[in-house]
Amino acid sequence: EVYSSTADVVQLANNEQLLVGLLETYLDNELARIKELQTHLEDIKKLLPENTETSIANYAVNPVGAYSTIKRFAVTWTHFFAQISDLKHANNTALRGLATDIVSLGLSHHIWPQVVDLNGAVAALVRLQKMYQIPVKELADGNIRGMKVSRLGPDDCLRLGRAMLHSDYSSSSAALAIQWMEEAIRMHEQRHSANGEQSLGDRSFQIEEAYSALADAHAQLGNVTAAANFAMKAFVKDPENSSLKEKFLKYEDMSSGSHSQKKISRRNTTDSMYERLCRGDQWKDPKIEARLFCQYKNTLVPIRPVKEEVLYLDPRVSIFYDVITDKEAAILLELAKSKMIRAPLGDVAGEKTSEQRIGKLTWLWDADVNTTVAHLSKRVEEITGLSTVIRDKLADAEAWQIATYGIGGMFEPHHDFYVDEGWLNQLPSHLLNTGRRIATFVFYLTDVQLGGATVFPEINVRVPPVKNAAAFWYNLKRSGDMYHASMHAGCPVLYGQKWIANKWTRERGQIFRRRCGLSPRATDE
Ligand SMILES: O=C(O)CCC(=O)C(=O)O
Ligand SMILES: [Fe+2]
Repeated sequence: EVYSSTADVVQLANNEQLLVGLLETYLDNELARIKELQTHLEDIKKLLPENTETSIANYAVNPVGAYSTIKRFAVTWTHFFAQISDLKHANNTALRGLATDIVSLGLSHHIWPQVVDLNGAVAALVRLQKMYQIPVKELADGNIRGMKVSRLGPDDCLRLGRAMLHSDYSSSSAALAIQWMEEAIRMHEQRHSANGEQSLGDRSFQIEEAYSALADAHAQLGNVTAAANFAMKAFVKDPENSSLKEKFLKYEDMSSGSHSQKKISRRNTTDSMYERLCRGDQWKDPKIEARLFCQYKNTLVPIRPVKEEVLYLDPRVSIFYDVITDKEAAILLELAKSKMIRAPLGDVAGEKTSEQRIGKLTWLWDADVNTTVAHLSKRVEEITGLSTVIRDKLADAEAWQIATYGIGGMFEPHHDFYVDEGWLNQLPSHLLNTGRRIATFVFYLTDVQLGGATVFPEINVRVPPVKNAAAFWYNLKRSGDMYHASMHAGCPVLYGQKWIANKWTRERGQIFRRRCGLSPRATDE
């Protein structure tokens, strides 16, 4: 018993002083940790848009904002929560409460964005930059044609530079990659001189990696001397790293003459018609333009003509304006939204998802309890004169395909008729033996602020995605032959959300509606 010895009490009093010291250190550490978390949270808050519905929506449809959001979930928040979990023993119940609150946000219904999502978002920015020729500085500033979100950090620039370098082996991509890496280094140095602290999203940024990537980009351009220099800078920063050492030796060897400045690939990407059409800077042929026109087209309903702008004659490509109402479009979106799945390339079930088509889709049937769906099929019939009747067997048309695109989402040039005979045999039973897709009718359900046009590279036609308008074209000639020139694409969405509704009519059902002409070359009107 302590009370029986004063010496013990003296000892105890001494220990108490030590105890205070220990606890002070412990709490100081704990507070420092919490303070650090608080700083990180403030850093994250600085990146976020204002907490209003409009600001948030504008942020998320800006591709830089969309990328940053995905990055924060895939990287930043993950680090953040890892640090919180370190406090577990300090405050178990509060932490459990936090976990419950997070789950109740509904985040668990969405799958937490992962590395694949982050890579997809990086690839989207690379695609958009190349397609729409956006300067590195603007993209780094989060500036899409004047619409701005918070700027990117050094780690983002490095990711973009690397992805750009590996996107193809062209010199133009290598040159852009160099600009990204230089931007990354510049930002890193600026931040370092400012406060020396790294934000959570830039934790993994190592300057030697930027130098190393810069070396590869210069090598790709054939500048082996520059490549060797940057490889050396990387190696000096991290002398223990054997792969950096190897890279340095390799480039040095190449530059020291034994390989006599061997040029590595100098292939340049061709600025294709597809890309020019998407950008809207294609050259127009006055001879063709002169024959195009606008008209009120008569429909099957006598007093209801529609505004048609004819964009090409053979194959006939048109846009019809104001052929669906805001309300009808909203109904389609409402019915479709909860059922969207990642788009396969074709429509054969179980087919792999595709990098040629970045988006989601679902089908809406005329039998839907909401009569708008069937009503809109009738509308297509009214405008085009083609039958849209769906039956269990030998249907004249397919169900509505509602489709939307992801960040920088597109559908690369393709034909809607099935090229491959094999596909025709794999169709669902109502479409078996109904022939190919004779024509395509596409409602634009939303306004896309930038990008997202439907383009026809073979015939130099661009259909702007105007809300409540519809594009219409034939995929087959009157003779039944395929129109190669009906090849088309959905351009990458640069800013905004693109939702469309596709109605494909099939060859067999239209035999009395679109007769074959007097000559195999007969065209449409
Ligand atoms: O999104 C577009 O503009 C075109 C879509 C398309 O071609 C398709 O879904 O087959
Ligand atoms: Fe298509």
